[in-house]
Amino acid sequence: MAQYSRVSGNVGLITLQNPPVNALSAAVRQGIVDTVKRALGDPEVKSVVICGQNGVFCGGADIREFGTHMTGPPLVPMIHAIEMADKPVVAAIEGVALGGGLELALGCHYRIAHTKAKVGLPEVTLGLLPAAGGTQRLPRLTGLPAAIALITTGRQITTAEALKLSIVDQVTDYSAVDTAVKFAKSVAERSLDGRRVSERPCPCPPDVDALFEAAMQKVRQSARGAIAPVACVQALQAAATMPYALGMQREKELMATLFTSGQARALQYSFFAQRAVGRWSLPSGARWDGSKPRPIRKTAVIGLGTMGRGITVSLAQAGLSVIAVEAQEKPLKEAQQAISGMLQRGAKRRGGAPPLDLITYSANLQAVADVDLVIEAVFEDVALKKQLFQHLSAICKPEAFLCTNTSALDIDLLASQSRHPELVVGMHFFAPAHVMKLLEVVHGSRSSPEAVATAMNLGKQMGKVGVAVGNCHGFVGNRMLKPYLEQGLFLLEEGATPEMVDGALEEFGFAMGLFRMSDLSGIDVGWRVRKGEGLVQPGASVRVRQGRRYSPLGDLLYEQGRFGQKTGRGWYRYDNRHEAKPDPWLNNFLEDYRARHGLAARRIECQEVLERCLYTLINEGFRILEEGIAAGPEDIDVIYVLGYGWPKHRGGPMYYASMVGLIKVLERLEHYLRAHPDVPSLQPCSLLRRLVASGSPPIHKWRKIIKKTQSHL
Ligand SMILES: CC/C=C/CC(=O)SCCNC(=O)CCNC(=O)[C@H](O)C(C)(C)COP(=O)(O)OP(=O)(O)OC[C@H]1O[C@@H](n2cnc3c(N)ncnc32)[C@H](O)[C@@H]1OP(=O)(O)O
Repeated sequence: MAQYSRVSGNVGLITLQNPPVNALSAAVRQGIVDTVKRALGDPEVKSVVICGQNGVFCGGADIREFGTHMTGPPLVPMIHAIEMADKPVVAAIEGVALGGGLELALGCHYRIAHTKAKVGLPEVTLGLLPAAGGTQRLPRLTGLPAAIALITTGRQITTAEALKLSIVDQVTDYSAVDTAVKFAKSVAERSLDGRRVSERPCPCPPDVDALFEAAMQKVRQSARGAIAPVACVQALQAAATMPYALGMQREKELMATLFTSGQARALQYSFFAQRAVGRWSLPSGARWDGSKPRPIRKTAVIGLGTMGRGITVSLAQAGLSVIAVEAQEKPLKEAQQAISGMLQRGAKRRGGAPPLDLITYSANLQAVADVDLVIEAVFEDVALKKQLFQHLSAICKPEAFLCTNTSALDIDLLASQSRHPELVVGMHFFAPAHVMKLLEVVHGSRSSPEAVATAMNLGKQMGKVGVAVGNCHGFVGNRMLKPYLEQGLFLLEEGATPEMVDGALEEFGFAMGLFRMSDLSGIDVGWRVRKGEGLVQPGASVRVRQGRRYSPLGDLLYEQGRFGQKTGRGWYRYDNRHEAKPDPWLNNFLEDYRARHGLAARRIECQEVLERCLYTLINEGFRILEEGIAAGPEDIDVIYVLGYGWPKHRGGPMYYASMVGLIKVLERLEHYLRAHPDVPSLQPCSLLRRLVASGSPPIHKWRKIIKKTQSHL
């Protein structure tokens, strides 16, 4: 809806009304068309202001309408009519003006924004492009380089930046609506010449071809296989080379392809999934809406290695005070320097002062005595962590939450070391912890709903997307990674090379294939995990461990001192620290290994790499759902997209499975199981079978069947 009133004598005020973000639903679009007509037809009205209710201008098109039969007036002619009006129309931007919301504002003759508002064209993140004239009007205001950067990334910017880029005309600390009304009165009689953005020329730099070539190369590299960023560049190219009307035509054609694409559907699924995970529930029945988080003011981080440093930075950037503890003086000093540098660089990027004063450094664990919440990030060693929990339980005030950043260890075991196991939860961050958005909040069997709610809320304050998961080895993300990595090793045994496996995964859209990832995170790290599981037998290369097929290839590399990037050698060679090059040594090593074990190398197709690596990962996802470790497929998908480099435009592993077809996933798992009966991760999970038997329902209906499956267990 849009409400109309006449204010200040002769200003028509149109207020968009569609909580929470005044999205441009059919009713809102109709409301705008009707109220604009009314304002323009009213002889008493000399100028018009468009604003949104509750301090939000507009969050763009109503994403919930996509994929439905869309009715109501379309945006393009609506915005065109505003631009062609013969009375000045002013957009009063508060909160956000995003997507169609900013496009609406760009159709107005003036834009006045509040200092705290954000603007942007984030359509690309939904698999779309700004097709209500955004790709044609924005470059006419900002120039091409800035428009390319904004539209291909979807980045939201402050109004200070928007002012510099001429996207808005004025920024105010006061009410943007009041300021806009005053301004509208002052320009009521002014000519609109030069105020209609579509009538302006698109400023073109002399090297425009080179500019677009570079832009195209950049989007192809950064968004592997994603079609929307490419279409954004093409639409901007049209703005640079065609008159406005033809550019609009091109924008429309490109949008038509994107709008119905599988990638757009996957990205929109992901948008809602990232919000749905906030509505968590526990197997006990406790839920987000019945569990109150406790306010956290003082925090502590124990252990200032890479993870601890990132967590400290993230907490301080969220405005929380942190006691940062590292037992030894020298590493403490080093950490202090590193953290200060990270905060200073962050402040440079975000603006404002670095929150250095919020952190107190200490080598003494006693310093955490009065904090509200502790996050321990010490070395991943169960004995060390157990001891630390005993100390913390004795030192901290009884109501303090004790959180562990373990990536796999048993939360219940750690909780049992504390006098208050109900206040213990896992907060599993991802490296680099001040950058990565994902947070697994792990509830043990005794964690209270209040502890989960508090950790989820703290994650939100830190700008993370928290996903509540149950306690099992590796939780959700790392547990699913295990069969995926295992298949990679088996494929090497059978004839593949690291570059071939990684090539297939990167072509699929992963930023990094599994061997490059293993080199980056460290072959020694995986070795230590396997050692903890009792799988490593130094010197031995027996291919069966704990009664199942096992590949010792990673262990053998570890024994050679090939730890990955950090040692310059791993699955690849690194002559300069980051560039992975195929290593002839490794190929010889693999040939010797196969010969020693009587394994005949065969030609392996990319399809097999994808099916074996991805379907076993997905199969583990079904087990996780069946066991209630994750409450729904969205939780798993969000974890994989935000934490494990799963290509965003493929929605996440469970969504991908639903698109490929559950029956196909099941059949291929059965096919590979016949060939490798000694690999239990190929054994299709009973939930997968049950879903197939129920006719492979769409993903949003899985929860019902999961519940039924759980009640049979
Ligand atoms: C015809 C095709 C035209 C396309 C042009 C477009 O305009 S495409 C849409 C472009 N707009 C966006 O991409 C903006 C998406 N929204 C956001 O980035 C954020 O929601 C926000 C507006 C910055 C607000 O963030 P905040 O953290 O304050 O809240 P939430 O993200 O949790 O959102 C609150 C609820 O609002 C729902 N919602 C947000 N935007 C839209 C939208 N454009 N359409 C429909 N619904 C939207 C969001 O889903 C939340 O509701 P839940 O019930 O929790 O899911």
